[in-house]
Amino acid sequence: MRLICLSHYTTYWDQIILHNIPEMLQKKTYYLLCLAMAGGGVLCWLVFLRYSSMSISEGLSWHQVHHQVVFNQRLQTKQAMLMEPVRTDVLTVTPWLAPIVWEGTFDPLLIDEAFSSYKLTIATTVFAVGKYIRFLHGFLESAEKHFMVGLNVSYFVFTDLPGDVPNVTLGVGRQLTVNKVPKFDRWQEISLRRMELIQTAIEEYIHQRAEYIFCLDVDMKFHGRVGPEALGKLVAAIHPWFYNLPRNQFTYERREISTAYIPQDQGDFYYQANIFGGAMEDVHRLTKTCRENLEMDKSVGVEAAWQEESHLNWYLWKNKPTKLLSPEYVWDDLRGPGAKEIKLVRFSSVIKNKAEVRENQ
Ligand SMILES: CC(=O)N[C@H]1[C@@H](OP(=O)(O)OP(=O)(O)OC[C@H]2O[C@@H](n3ccc(=O)[nH]c3=O)[C@H](O)[C@@H]2O)O[C@H](CO)[C@H](O)[C@@H]1O
Ligand SMILES: [Mn+2]
Repeated sequence: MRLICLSHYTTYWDQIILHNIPEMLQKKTYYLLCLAMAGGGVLCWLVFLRYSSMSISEGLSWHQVHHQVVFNQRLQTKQAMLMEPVRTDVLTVTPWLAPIVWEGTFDPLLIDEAFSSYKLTIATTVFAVGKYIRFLHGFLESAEKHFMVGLNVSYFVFTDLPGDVPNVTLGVGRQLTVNKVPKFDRWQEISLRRMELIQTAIEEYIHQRAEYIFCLDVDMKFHGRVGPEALGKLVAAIHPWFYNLPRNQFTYERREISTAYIPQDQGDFYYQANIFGGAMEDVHRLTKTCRENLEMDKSVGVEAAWQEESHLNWYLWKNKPTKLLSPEYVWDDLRGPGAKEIKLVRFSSVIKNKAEVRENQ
């Protein structure tokens, strides 16, 4: 019975197979084709994933940024002693293990040597709108002496007065581009619109021309070295007036209605907006987010306490910077010298008559 059944069964399948051989062959080819297409799809997806880390949603591809530095054997360096910290008077690393750059924490020769093998270009944006054009000469002249010396620097000057941009002799590998921007009525607007203008400038042309970008205030002067030790993926500087205060005294935006809101018991440091930077992609994300949040606030009639600085602080609270610059990198001439932890003032705000230089103060 079982045999009969089996033979019946076999015959049944034989019939099916014999009758459908051409159709089955077609099906086989079809399945093979599907398999090949699926494989191709997976391959394309893997290639996409590999390269999407170097591009942003708009489809722009950035230069790859070098984070690894190669040291030349020739350089004789002092041994770093693990039990002999170079600075014991200040914090040199954050709780998320980002270094805080202070005089004495790095060897400038070693850093210069490490970066000299790369042909890095640092884009530098600076706004000089209205009466602030008067600060540009001192800014550029001092930058030529102290800022990223030995690297390529591309200054992008944003101004409503292109004809008044001073003629400053630039060193080898350094260049300046003037970008005309409108003059907004209020000084707050001029200051906060920088986020939007930097974002679009990165997308349109800056991203092709540099690996790193720094965004600086113009009412500033360099007095000491600001070199490649300041480079990192996301870099911000600690405000010179707030570094020894508890966070509930930081002038973060405290109204919940603003997108820049930070509660009293939150936050890491108070960063000053006069200098921030990093890898092109990271700074692009920062400016884009701050711009969107500034616009969201505007749509509900809110302006954060310290305009773009409040939004910058919110962003850096949510997205921790990978390197912090000590207040040496953003000092204020109004504070004068004398703080014993500041061994070298590198970059500082010049004293200005706000009522005179600002629009609609
Ligand atoms: C100590 C202090 O008070 N700091 C705040 C103040 O910084 P600052 O006093 O440093 O702001 P600022 O007057 O220098 O303005 C920021 C930058 O915007 C540009 N600019 C501004 C106005 C103008 O008419 N033309 C022009 O070009 C210029 O590049 C300037 O350096 O104001 C900023 C406004 O966001 C932040 O809130 C800072 O925390
Ligand atoms: Mn300023």
